Amino acid sequence: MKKFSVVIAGGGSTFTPGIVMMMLDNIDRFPMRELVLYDNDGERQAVLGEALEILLKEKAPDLKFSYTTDPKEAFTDKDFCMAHIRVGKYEMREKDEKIPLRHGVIGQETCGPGGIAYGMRSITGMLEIIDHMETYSPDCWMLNYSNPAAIVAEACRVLRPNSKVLNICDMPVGTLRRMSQIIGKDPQDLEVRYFGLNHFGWWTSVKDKEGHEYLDQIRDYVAENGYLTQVEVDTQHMDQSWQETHKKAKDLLAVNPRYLPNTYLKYYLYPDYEVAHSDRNYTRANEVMNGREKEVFSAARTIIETGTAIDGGFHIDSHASFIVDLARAIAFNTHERMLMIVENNGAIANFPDDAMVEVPCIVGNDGPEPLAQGKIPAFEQALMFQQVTVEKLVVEAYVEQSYQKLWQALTLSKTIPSAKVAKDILDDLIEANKDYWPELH
Ligand SMILES: NC(=O)c1ccc[n+]([C@@H]2O[C@H](COP(=O)([O-])OP(=O)(O)OC[C@H]3O[C@@H](n4cnc5c(N)ncnc54)[C@H](O)[C@@H]3O)[C@@H](O)[C@H]2O)c1
Ligand SMILES: O=P(O)(O)OC[C@H]1O[C@H](O[C@H]2[C@H](O)[C@@H](O)[C@@H](O)O[C@@H]2CO)[C@H](O)[C@@H](O)[C@@H]1O
Ligand SMILES: [Mn+2]
Repeated sequence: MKKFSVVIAGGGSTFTPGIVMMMLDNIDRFPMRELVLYDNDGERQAVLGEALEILLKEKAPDLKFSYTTDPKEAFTDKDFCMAHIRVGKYEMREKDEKIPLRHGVIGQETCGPGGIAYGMRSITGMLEIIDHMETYSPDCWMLNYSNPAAIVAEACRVLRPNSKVLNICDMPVGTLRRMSQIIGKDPQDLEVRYFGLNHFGWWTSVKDKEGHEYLDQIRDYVAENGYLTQVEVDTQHMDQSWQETHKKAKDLLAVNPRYLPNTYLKYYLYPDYEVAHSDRNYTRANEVMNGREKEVFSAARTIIETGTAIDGGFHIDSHASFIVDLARAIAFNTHERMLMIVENNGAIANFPDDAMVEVPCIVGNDGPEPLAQGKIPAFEQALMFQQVTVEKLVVEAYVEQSYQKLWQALTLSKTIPSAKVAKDILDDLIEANKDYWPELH
């Protein structure tokens, strides 16, 4: 079987060790001849790089491994780029989440004003790594995980329409694991129908391979418990804030019992509740800086000090194995069925063709082919149209350096009560992002 050469863009990511270990665990299904980490923060990346060098010498001595900040070194002779960059890192995520809360608006990583601010930063970073990839390995495919995926996907559609970039999200993958717990099935045995935008969608069917429909059974459970399961299936979501999010799904179902909701809809349908239950001095960014980020880098430093990764505290992110499924689908034309963020082009019959939607796709060596999801009801259609217009306005604002369009994007968001509040938040975000956003006029 062919051996692949992979670059991870955002090598200093808290997810890098877990994803590398997951890829080692799948080495038989997806053999690698080379793995390179690439980051624009060499100091941050070197901590994980040095630790992973020790781990790979112990677990995969034949795999050629390196880490670099040099794009030519990183992207030359590569088959796949797995991208998970965070432009501005956690310092900026904290501002994304705290600035809106100062104005009584939700503070969130990818939703509302925080997501818009993050999107304006991410577009520049994404264009950078896409252009590096195409300069040094024109046939390489980018499996992009970098957020905010909805805005990043729209920016790719507008600014890099012919690039081989696949935008993915693991929220539906995680929630399907919860659903499989609820009905006592293996997630691999379930096939879903789903429509929405990234972090803004609904399941319309959950069937097993025999065609048995579980939507009603899951809905009955979620109406009582949300997506909280007896056994926690997600090591990343042990924190109370995530537990609350999974529990809130019951209130999302209450307002729209037709379909099963993506948990992120809570920020749009219950923004007042979210603000009232947020600590404006300690947000999710703080939880991660004091949790996952500290744990991952502390484990890396221990591995470096002891010289061994055996029992070294890096944990496999087996949840992320769908990334390997996607790479295999491209490499081996497997026609894997998975949710992807793709140009609509009729997949949702009564929604704009040029909207970036999250729907089930069949993935082969030419990329994803969306499966038709039919017409969607007016309630979901109207919510999605408002949100997708926000996302499109953000990309237009970025391209045109337009203060007016970014103000309109914020004003249109369901998370912001008025144009006045939108403008106050915008002016604060411009100041906070002066090292990252294009200058607005
Ligand atoms: N799609 C999904 O469902 C999903 C799931 C989990 C995480 N994520 C995303 O994965 C990304 C990484 O998350 P994290 O918490 O590990 O972030 P992190 O801050 O720990 O790591 C991000 C890395 O990206 C690097 N980086 C920033 N800009 C860069 C650029 N222009 N070129 C190269 N490297 C750059 C940073 O230096 C940092 O080392 C984030 O965007 C996060 O939102 C997405
Ligand atoms: O608050 P964070 O940084 O812990 O998580 C934010 C991300 O949350 C989702 O990804 C989850 C995923 O849903 C879960 O199953 C598991 O794999 O952990 C991931 C990270 O928590 C969401 O899809 C991402 O877009 C967010 O960035
Ligand atoms: Mn996501």
